[in-house]
Amino acid sequence: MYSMRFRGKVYTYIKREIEDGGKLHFSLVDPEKVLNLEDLRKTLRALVEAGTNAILIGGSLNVFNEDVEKIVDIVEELEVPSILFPGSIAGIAKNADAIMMLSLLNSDDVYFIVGAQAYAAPIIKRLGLEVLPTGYIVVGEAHTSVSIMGRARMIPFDKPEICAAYALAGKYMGMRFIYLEAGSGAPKPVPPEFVRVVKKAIEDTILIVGGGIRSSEVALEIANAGADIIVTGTIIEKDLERAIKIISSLRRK
Ligand SMILES: CC(C)=CCC/C(C)=C/CC/C(C)=C/CC/C(C)=C/COP(=O)(O)OP(=O)(O)O
Ligand SMILES: O=P(O)(O)OC[C@@H](O)CO
Ligand SMILES: [Mg+2]
Repeated sequence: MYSMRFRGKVYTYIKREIEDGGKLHFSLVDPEKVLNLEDLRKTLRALVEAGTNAILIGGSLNVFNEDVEKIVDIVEELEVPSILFPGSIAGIAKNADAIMMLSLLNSDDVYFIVGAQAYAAPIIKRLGLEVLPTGYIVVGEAHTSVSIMGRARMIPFDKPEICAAYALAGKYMGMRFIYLEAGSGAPKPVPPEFVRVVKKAIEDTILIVGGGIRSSEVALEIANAGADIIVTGTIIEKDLERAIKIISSLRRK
């Protein structure tokens, strides 16, 4: 079954929420970590009830299209869009509302900048998925799955101006989102001051920040510094109550 509620409308939905002055929250589901679909259904219901704005589905390893499709089916029962967050073309599923077209701007390997995208593009067209063009920048010092798999030339936290230059380049190349990624499970999230410098450069281009965010205080600081969207993944797997608190604190903004 194809979800038609959000397809073609995800960008408009996100933009409208941001223009209404909201800070958005996206919940990341890593298919590799999903052991039981019934438990996932309960978890996702709780996150949507708390006010999460979208479900991202993706992981850097051990992802298979059919597993992603099953997760999308569950999201379809809920009042939020499903957005693919692909680590490779195996992260594409036909029933999702949209796909984050990631280009890892600071990768050393052209494959992650435009190679994987060339493999994916004709499939995305055939499936009619809405595309969210995203400049993906991996920052900090942590060796995480994404930094290793994506061959990222990491931008350290004390060099935000370099990141701002990459982000602005992404904006000028037509990307509608810039995603600052500290890496899933990173020991330190992107510092608020780093976020501020990047947001100042890209102005109204939508800024997503994720990786290592585990408390409402940190999430709020990052949002106040200029992130439009906060992503959390690991904390949902480890402590659902804490994840819900993060969402509620952003909802009150
Ligand atoms: C557009 C298409 C089809 C592919 C894009 C290909 C690119 C540019 C990928 C970027 C590099 C990469 C490996 C991204 C992974 C992003 C991701 C899904 C991260 C989530 O990480 P986890 O898998 O949760 O990490 P852990 O395994 O450490 O929890
Ligand atoms: O799992 P966490 O650390 O919340 O990171 C989320 C996301 O930014 C990873 O791509
Ligand atoms: Mg993860």
